[in-house]
Amino acid sequence: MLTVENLRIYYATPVGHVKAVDGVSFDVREGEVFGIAGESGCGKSTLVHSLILRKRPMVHMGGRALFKGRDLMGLSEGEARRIRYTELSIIPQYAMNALNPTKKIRDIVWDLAREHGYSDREEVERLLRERLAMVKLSPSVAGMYPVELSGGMRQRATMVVSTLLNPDLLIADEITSALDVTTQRVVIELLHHFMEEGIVKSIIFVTHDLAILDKIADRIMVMYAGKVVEIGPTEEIINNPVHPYTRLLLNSLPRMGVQYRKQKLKGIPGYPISLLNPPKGCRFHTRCPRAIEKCPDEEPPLVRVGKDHYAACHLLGGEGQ
Ligand SMILES: Nc1ncnc2c1ncn2[C@@H]1O[C@H](COP(=O)(O)OP(=O)(O)OP(=O)(O)O)[C@@H](O)[C@H]1O
Repeated sequence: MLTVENLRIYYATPVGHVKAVDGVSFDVREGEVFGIAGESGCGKSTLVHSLILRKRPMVHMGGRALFKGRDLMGLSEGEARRIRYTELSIIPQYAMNALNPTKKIRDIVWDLAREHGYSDREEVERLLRERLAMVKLSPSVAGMYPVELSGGMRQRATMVVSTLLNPDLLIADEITSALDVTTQRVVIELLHHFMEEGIVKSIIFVTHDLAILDKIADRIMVMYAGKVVEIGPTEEIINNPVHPYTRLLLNSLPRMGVQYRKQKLKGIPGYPISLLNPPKGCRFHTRCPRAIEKCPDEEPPLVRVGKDHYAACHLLGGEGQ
């Protein structure tokens, strides 16, 4: 579905390039929920937004993102607009406030459908009613302005808009972060429902919270400072993490399965590094409790550590993927 190869996305600033995504490779398979995790500032949002639209100061410095055979990095703005919502769609980080406040939900949806070639308003109304029911919103929501809806209702309305035209790949960027646990569960169930109904074929779910990915993702990629540190099946990442950063990230979680509940919670030592001048070698070495001599000098390659499970750490040895 999506193959990202050595992607580098920087921000051009007056004091230099912020290396937000720096040589990231992964693939998203058809039928899976692919989780991306990491602390705030590690480049998760930059990565997923660069797939949809790159606006200055965001700069594509290298690498490819092949989606259904086309390189997303090479699309013109018009081409990108054409596949947005129909093939590739995003539920943005601030989904509750993403809808145009001056338009009723039905007009937002109609504008979107018309832009993508629909001409029968009745058909679009029918589709909207069907989708509102799916996310448990009353048909009367169609005639309301976003401000008339509660935060949770607005979020569900945004989910309807993002998935209305059955995109193959749906990106959900930190959509559960501001929600209470019950609402988080509803959102996760809805995403599963979208997959089961064939409305979307695959999902990229971005969050800083590994506990949520444990519930929703088939595979997880953990990022640190613009790099991939570990990637593998959810089971493996949660129960058998091998990278020191992934282990610390799991240890810092308040809500996890039994195996973590007995452990004392620990924060990750130190602070995230600056991506303007990231350190040489392994980017995590400045905070890593297990760093060895070569960590500050050599960048560790991503090596296979199990079935479909890879990590980038000198402690693991290996020759690369
Ligand atoms: N417009 C910008 N100009 C310069 N630097 C930016 C810009 N937007 C983001 N960055 C920097 O890029 C890096 C990655 O940010 P990004 O938002 O992608 O991280 P994130 O992991 O999604 O974090 P969060 O969950 O807090 O959004 C950070 O160092 C951030 O400060």
